Amino acid sequence: MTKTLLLLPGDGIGPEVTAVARRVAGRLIAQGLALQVEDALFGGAAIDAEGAPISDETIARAKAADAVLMGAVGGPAWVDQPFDNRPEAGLLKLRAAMNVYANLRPARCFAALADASSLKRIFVEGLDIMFVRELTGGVYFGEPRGIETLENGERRGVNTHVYTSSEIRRVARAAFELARTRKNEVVSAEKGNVMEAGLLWREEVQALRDAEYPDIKLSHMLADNMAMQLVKNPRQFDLILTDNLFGDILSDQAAMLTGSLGMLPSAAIGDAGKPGLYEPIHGSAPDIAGRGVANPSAAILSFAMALRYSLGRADLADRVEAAVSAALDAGARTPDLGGTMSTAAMGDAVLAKLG
Ligand SMILES: NC(=O)c1ccc[n+]([C@@H]2O[C@H](COP(=O)([O-])OP(=O)(O)OC[C@H]3O[C@@H](n4cnc5c(N)ncnc54)[C@H](O)[C@@H]3O)[C@@H](O)[C@H]2O)c1
Ligand SMILES: CC(C)[C@H](C(=O)O)[C@@H](O)C(=O)O
Ligand SMILES: [Mg+2]
Repeated sequence: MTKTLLLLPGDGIGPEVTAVARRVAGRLIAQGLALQVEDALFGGAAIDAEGAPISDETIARAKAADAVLMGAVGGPAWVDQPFDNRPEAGLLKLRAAMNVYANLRPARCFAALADASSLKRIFVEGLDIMFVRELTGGVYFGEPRGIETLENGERRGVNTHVYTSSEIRRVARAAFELARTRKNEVVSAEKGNVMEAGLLWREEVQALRDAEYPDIKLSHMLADNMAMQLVKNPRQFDLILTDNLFGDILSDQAAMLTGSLGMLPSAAIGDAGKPGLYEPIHGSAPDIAGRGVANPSAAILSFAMALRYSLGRADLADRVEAAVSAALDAGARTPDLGGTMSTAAMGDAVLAKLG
């Protein structure tokens, strides 16, 4: 049966990099993949056209699709929007509506880029870390939130870092299941030394491991130490489980161990049988948008993750990942990787290897 991929190009470099992912999908469709690609406006583009970063109709279409692939949202044009109507608020709304609580962010250093890493002193050859980032809870969503003016005229910005045991356990379960397909190891990061929600995180993750995953080697690390350890010796990690905010920051940091932020894809998944949300971990990159130089690899690899986790075609995911790897081996490089190729030329190089 034909499956549906809803494409949300978004803003800035989002449409540029998803155009390449769309070409990769088109090639596989031409070769027999039963997939229909549909489009919808999202982020600033939707604010400009419809007045809101995501419409109810687009949310309904996302929930009805087999997978959603987005580019990126946000940019200077929309920073004066009310906070709840910004492109980024639309993304949080979509993640919550799709209930995609487990965000898989693989930081893999392709062999050809081991020398191109921005941190050449660090041993990154063969680096292959999977982040499992909680995506629909924590300080991004906790109540109360907002900016208020106090009686004395002071303004106060409030966000609440909150997790329930069930929110922690469902993402920890996703991490332990994934660990069983990798090295049976999980390092969980929080700041339980200063935050009760972090302490609960540690206790619940440990309790689930003890009760149901005794085969998994689990250790805990304070998130600030992990930031340091990731730079000191990143290859000590195989699978990192962490919360929404720490996962956002640590995965951007790990991206640079692979050579570029433009290399890292992600998959946000929820309960079995529900559609996943796939997106590069980078943003709309206003500093390079419109120049046709963004690295499309993260978008292409995000499509590969959609093939693997939502579209039931791990075989094609392997092929797409191998094509990216082979293009890099052949010297294909956008400027962020030290080369001169355009976004489209990098896409051509990957398509040439895809066959
Ligand atoms: N998932 C998303 O939609 C998402 C993610 C992160 C940031 N954002 C939004 O994007 C906007 C810009 O944020 P930012 O500048 O802090 O982060 P960013 O990720 O957009 O860019 C950070 C730096 O990385 C570079 N970069 C990012 N992706 C690249 C690629 N594919 N190829 C080459 N270089 C790339 C950029 O040029 C920039 O120098 C903000 O509005 C932010 O909220 C959106
Ligand atoms: C744009 C923003 C809401 C988003 C996040 O913080 O989750 C982004 O930084 C990401 O990494 O996907
Ligand atoms: Mg981020």
